[in-house]
Amino acid sequence: MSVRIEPSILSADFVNMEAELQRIATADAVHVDVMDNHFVPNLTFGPEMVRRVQAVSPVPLDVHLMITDADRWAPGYAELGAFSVTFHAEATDDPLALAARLRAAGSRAGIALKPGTPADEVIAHLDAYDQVLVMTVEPGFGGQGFMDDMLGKIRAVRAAIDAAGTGTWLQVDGGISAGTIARAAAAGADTFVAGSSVYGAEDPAAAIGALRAAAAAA
Ligand SMILES: O=C(CO)[C@H](O)[C@H](O)COP(=O)(O)O
Repeated sequence: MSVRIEPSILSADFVNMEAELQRIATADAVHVDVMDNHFVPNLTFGPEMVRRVQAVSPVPLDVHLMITDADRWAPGYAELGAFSVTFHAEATDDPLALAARLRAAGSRAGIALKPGTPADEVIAHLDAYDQVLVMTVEPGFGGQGFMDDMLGKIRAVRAAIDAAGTGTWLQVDGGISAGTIARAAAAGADTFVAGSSVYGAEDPAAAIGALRAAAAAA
């Protein structure tokens, strides 16, 4: 199984973002955390910042929308060139329609599940999504501990993807480090968001390499 490592810029220095992006140039993508202080109790940035990140990033953008009004905002991130746009299942009444709009706008369509949200609805429509994000922390903040009780959900989504044959990527986000990534990979995740364990490292490229090796060996 291919392994993708996607550092989260939530843990980067926002004032030196261009240099921070260059530090993770060996990653597969950069995970871009958009937060609105409504869906989550934290606030980051919006489309203009993401447009600038898109302009200078050495790697593709994986935009994660932690916002309430996904139907209004998500397609705009696809239109500005993001490789992937992920909205939360809890933030739209019509996830299938929104995913179709993202694909039509030129990006991969992702759907995210908070820890308390079951995977059943997503599993029933896997062909609509290019990526399923199983949150392994409550969204909102970096530096939290990996929730081992999400491993069952990861296994269930992996089994469904394999049975459906859709090739949907299975992403995890929250608490991913050299000490936890093997458990997530063994459960079936193939795409790993890591914030504090990459940007908190002295050498982010080495941290990315270590995560990649640990996931591949799992
Ligand atoms: O979506 C997020 C928080 O909601 C972040 O991407 C995530 O927490 C990454 O940070 P860390 O790897 O430090 O847990």
